[in-house]
Amino acid sequence: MDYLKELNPPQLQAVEHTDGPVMIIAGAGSGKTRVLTYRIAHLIYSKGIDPFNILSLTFTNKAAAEMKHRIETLVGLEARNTWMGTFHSIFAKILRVESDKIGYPSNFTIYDTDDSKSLIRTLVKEMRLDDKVYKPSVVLSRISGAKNRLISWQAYQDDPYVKADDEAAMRPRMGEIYQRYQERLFKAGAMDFDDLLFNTNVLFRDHLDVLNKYQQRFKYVMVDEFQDTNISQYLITKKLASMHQNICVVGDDAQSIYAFRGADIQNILNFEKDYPDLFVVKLEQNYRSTKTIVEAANSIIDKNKAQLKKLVWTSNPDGDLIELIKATSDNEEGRIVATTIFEEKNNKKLNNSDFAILYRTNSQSRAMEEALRKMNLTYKIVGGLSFYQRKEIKDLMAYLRFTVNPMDEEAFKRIINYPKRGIGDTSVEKILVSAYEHDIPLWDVVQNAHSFLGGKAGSSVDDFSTMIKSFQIEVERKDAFEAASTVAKQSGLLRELYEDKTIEGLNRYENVQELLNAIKEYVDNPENEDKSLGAFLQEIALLTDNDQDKDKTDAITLMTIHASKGLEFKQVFVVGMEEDLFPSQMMMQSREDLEEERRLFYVATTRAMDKLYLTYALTRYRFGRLLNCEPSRFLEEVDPNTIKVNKRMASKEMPGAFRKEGLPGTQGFIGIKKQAESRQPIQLKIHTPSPDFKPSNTNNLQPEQLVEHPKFGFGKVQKIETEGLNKKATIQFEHFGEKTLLLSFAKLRIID
Ligand SMILES: Nc1ncnc2c1ncn2[C@@H]1O[C@H](COP(=O)(O)OP(=O)(O)OP(=O)(O)O)[C@@H](O)[C@H]1O
Ligand SMILES: [Mg+2]
Repeated sequence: MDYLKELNPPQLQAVEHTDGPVMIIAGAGSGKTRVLTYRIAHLIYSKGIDPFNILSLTFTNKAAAEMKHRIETLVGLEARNTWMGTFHSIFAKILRVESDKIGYPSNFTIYDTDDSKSLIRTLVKEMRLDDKVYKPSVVLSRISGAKNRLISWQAYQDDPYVKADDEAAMRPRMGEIYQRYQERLFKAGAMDFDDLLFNTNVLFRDHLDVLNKYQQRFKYVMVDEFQDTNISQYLITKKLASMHQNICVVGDDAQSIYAFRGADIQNILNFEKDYPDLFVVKLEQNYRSTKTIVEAANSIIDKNKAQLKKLVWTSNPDGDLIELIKATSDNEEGRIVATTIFEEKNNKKLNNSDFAILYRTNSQSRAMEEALRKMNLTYKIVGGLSFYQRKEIKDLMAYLRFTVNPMDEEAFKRIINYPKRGIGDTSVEKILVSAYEHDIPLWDVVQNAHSFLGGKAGSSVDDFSTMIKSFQIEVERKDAFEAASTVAKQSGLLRELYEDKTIEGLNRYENVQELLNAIKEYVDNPENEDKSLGAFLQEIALLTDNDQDKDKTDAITLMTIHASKGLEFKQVFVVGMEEDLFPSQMMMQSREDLEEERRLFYVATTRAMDKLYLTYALTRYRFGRLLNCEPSRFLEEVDPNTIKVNKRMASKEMPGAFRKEGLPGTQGFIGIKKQAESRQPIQLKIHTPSPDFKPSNTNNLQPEQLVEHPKFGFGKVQKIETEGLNKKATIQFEHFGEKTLLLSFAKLRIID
C-alpha cells in the first residue's frame, strides 16, 4: 500500500502489528498520533475490518475530527463510521443507550461545572453550612477527585482516612454533601462530567450482558495521550478490550500534565503488568521540530527525575535559535509579540494560523488580545469564557434542556423567572423544597404548584408549565432547529434581548441567533442521523472548551498550554515566563508539582515546528495589583546553546522609571545578552538558595540587617522606604549590586 510508505520502520511495525496489545511511549512529535491514524486506515483498508468495530479515544473532539478527516482521505468516507471521540463523548453515547439499566432517563442532562457549583451552593445553604468553608469549587473538586478514583459516596463516608482529611480541613460534613449531591443529580435526571465515567464503570460492573455487547463490538481499541488517562478511564478501556485484547495505547510520560485531575502515570507502568505479551514500539525520530527546538526540549525534560528515559532526535535542519524576549510590562510583552508576528508574517509569507501564543493561565490573554487587535491581526481564543458559557446562551440552553428533561433542576432555576414573570425566590424555593422533601419529581410539583403557591405566583407557574408542555409537543414533532426557534421566540427570551438596544444587548441578541444558526448547521449536517433536540443538546454538553474553533478563518491561536497538547504550529510564543506564573505559584507544593510544571513547559516548547519564542515581563497586573516579576527558573534550564536574546528588543531602551528602579531579575539576563551575542555557552550567576531557605516575615526589617534572596543571594539592607501602601527595601547584594525590592513580593530570609 502506498500510504504505508509514509511511515518509518518502527511506525510501520506499530501499524502492521494489529493484533494483541501494543504500547508506544515516545517523545513529542515522533508520530504517535500519526501511527494511530494510519493504523485505523490500515485496519479498514487492508484487513477489511468494519469501522463500526473500531473504537479510538482521543483527548479532544477536535483531535478526533482531525483524525477522522485524515483517515477519510486515506481510505474514503467509510471511515466516518469508526467510534472516535473523547472518553466523555463516547461514554455519554453508550450511557444514552443503556441509561435505563442504571435508572436514568435516556435524555439525561449533562451538568457543566457551573451547574454543579450552583447545585452545591444550594445544598450548602439547605444544610445551613458556611459557604466560605464549604466553597462550591473546593467541594466540587473534592467530589470530583473521589469519583475519578471510583470512590462512591458510600465508600467515601465509610473511609476513616478520607473522613480524617475532611475533618482536618474543617469540613466534617463533606461526605454528606457528596451523598446529597448525587441524590439530587439523580433526581434531576442529570450527570456531571465525572459521572459519565463513573456511571459507565458502574454500568459495566453490574451489567455483564451490556459489557459483553460492547466487548464484542469493539474488536480494536486505541487510546491517544494515554499518559493523561485516570484510573476510571483506564479500567473502562481495559474492560472493553479484554475480550479481543487488541488494544493499542500511545503516549508520552514526559507530557503528563493532568495529575491534578487524577491522571496517573502508574497506568503506563501497570499496562506492562496487565498485558505480559505486550508489543512495545519505540519511536525516536521527531518529524515536527528543528534540531534546536528538539535539543532545547530534551534539555528541559532532562531536569526531571521521574521519567522514563528515552531518546528523541531529528534529521530536520538546525533552524533558528530560540528567542528570549524581555518586556518591561505585560502590555509591552503583548506589543512585542504582535509586532514580531506581523514582521515574521511579512518576511516569511506565513499565515496567521501558523502562529500560536501559549500561556499558563487564561487571564494572560487580555494583553495579547489588545495588542493583536491594535495591529489588526486576526486571532481566536481556544478555551476561556467560550460561547457556550455566555449568559444569554446558557439561558436559551436551559429552556431547551428543561423542555427535553423537565426534571433538570439547574435549568429550572435559570428560567422559571426569566424573563420576569413575577415568581419570586421564595416561591422557587418552595417548589424545590417540596420536590426534594416529598420526593416528588420536580416536573410534577411544577405542574401542581398553584395548589400550594396560590395568587399571582401560582398562576404564573401554571402559565409556565403550559408553555413548557407546548414546547415539548414541538420537540416531538419537529427537528432541533425548528423546535429551538419556537422556544426562543415563545419563551420571551428573544424579545427581552431585542428590546435592549445597548451594544451589549445587541451582541447578546446576535449570540442567540448564532446559537440557532449552530443548531441549523447541526440539523443540515448529513453526518448527524439523530436530528432531535435531545441529540443536539448532548453534543453541545460534551464540547470541551478546547473544541470551539468553529470559524475557519485564518487566525492566530491563543490558548493555555494545557489545551495545546497534541497540536503543532510553525511559530510558537510561550509568554509569561516568570516565577510564580510559570511555574505556577498555586501548583508548587512539592517536587512532584514542580516536575509537572516542567512537563508543561516541555509540552509548550514541543508544539513549535520552526521557531520558538520565550517571553517574560518585568511587571504585570495580577490579582488587581501591579507586581514585579522575576524571570522563570525554567529559562535557566534551557540548553544555553539553543537560545539567544532578541537583539532588537534587548537594545531597546527601557523607560526611565524602570531603569532607575533597578527591578529584580534584570541583571542575570543582561548577562545572557552579552554572552549570547558572542555565541558562548551561557553561564548564569543566579544564586542557589540555602537548603533550608524559608522567607522571613519582613514587616520589621531594618537597615543594616543581613538577608538572603533566592536569586540574588546575600545582601545588606541599606534603607527602608514607604510609598503608599508599599514598603520598599534597598539592598546591596554581594554579586548583583544594589536593588530596590517591594517587600510584599520579595522573598527574603533574614539572617540573624
Ligand atoms: N514518518 C513520517 N514522515 C513524515 N512526517 C511524519 C512522520 N511521522 C510523523 N510525521 C509528522 O510529524 C508531526 C508530528 O507527528 P504526530 O503529531 O503524530 O506526533 P506525536 O508523537 O503524536 O506528537 P505529540 O506527542 O505532540 O502528540 C506531524 O506533522 C506528522 O505528520
Ligand atoms: Mg499526538
